[in-house]
Amino acid sequence: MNILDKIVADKYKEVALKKGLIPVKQLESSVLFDRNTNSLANALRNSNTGIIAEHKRRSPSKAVINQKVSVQDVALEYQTAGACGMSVLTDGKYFGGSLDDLLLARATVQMPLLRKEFIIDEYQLLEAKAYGADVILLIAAVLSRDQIKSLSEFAKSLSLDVLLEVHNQEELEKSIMPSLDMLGVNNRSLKTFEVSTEISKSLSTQIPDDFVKVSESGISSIEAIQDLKEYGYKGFLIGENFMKTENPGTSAVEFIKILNQ
Ligand SMILES: O=C(O)c1ccccc1NCC(=O)[C@H](O)[C@H](O)COP(=O)(O)O
Repeated sequence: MNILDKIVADKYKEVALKKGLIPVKQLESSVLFDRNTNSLANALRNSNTGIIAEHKRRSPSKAVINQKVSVQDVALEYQTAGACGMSVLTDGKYFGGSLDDLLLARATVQMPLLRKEFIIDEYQLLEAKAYGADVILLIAAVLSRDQIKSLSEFAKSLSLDVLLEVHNQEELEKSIMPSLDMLGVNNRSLKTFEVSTEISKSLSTQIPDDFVKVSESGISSIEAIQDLKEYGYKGFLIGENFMKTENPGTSAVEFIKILNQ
C-alpha cells in the first residue's frame, strides 16, 4: 500500500462521516454555490507564466513546511504576484488543510481556486462548489475510468474546471476524455517521493492538444519552467518552493517577476 492508497482509504471513511453530518441540501444552500466560476484553464491558456501557487502547510514527503502564515495573506500575495490561480489543500490529516482554508482564500481573492483534495465522491464536488472553488483535481491513480467520467461530468455540470492528474502512461491512456480541461503530470514518485520533471517531458507528446498541460510538483527553478514550456506545458503547480520560505507571497513575487523578464 503506497501513501496515496492510505490517504484514499481514510478519505472514504471521512466522506461517509461528513455525508451523515452535513446534508447535500445544506451545501447547495451556500451563498457561494451559485457563484459564477472563473476558469483556470482559460487563465493558463492566456498566460506567459502559468504559475498555480499552492498553500500547503505540511505533506507526507516533507512533514511540516509552514504552519505560521495565514492563508488569506498568502492568497492575496499570490494574486498580487500574478499567479494564474491558487491551489488550496483541504485535506486535514496528511496536509494540515481544511475547507475553511478554501473559504478564507475565496473571501480574499478573485483568481481561480483549485480545491486540492483526494476526490472519490460527488459529495466532495458539491463541497468544493459550496466553499468557493473554481477547479477540482481528479487523481487517475485512485479512480477507475468510469469514476473519472462520472466525477468529471458532474464537476462540469457545476461549472467547475477539471484537472486530471497522472503519474504514468497507463494512467494517461485510461483517462483521456472530453470532460477534462487540464491534464497534469505529477513529477513526484509516490513510492520514493523523489521528484523529476523527466516524467512530464516523456508524457508530453501523448497529451492531446485539446487539454492544457500542467506539470506538478518538485518545480523550484525558472530553468525547469523554461524547459517544460518547450514540451508544451502551460501550467506549473508549485507548493513547497514558495511555502517553505518565511514569506511565500514574496517568494512568488520574485519568482514570477524573473519569469516575466
Ligand atoms: O506532497 C506530497 O508529499 C504528496 C504526497 C502524496 C500525495 C500527494 C502529495 N502532494 C500533493 C501535490 O500534488 C503537491 O502538493 C503539488 O503538486 C505541489 O508540489 P510541490 O511543489 O512539490 O510542493
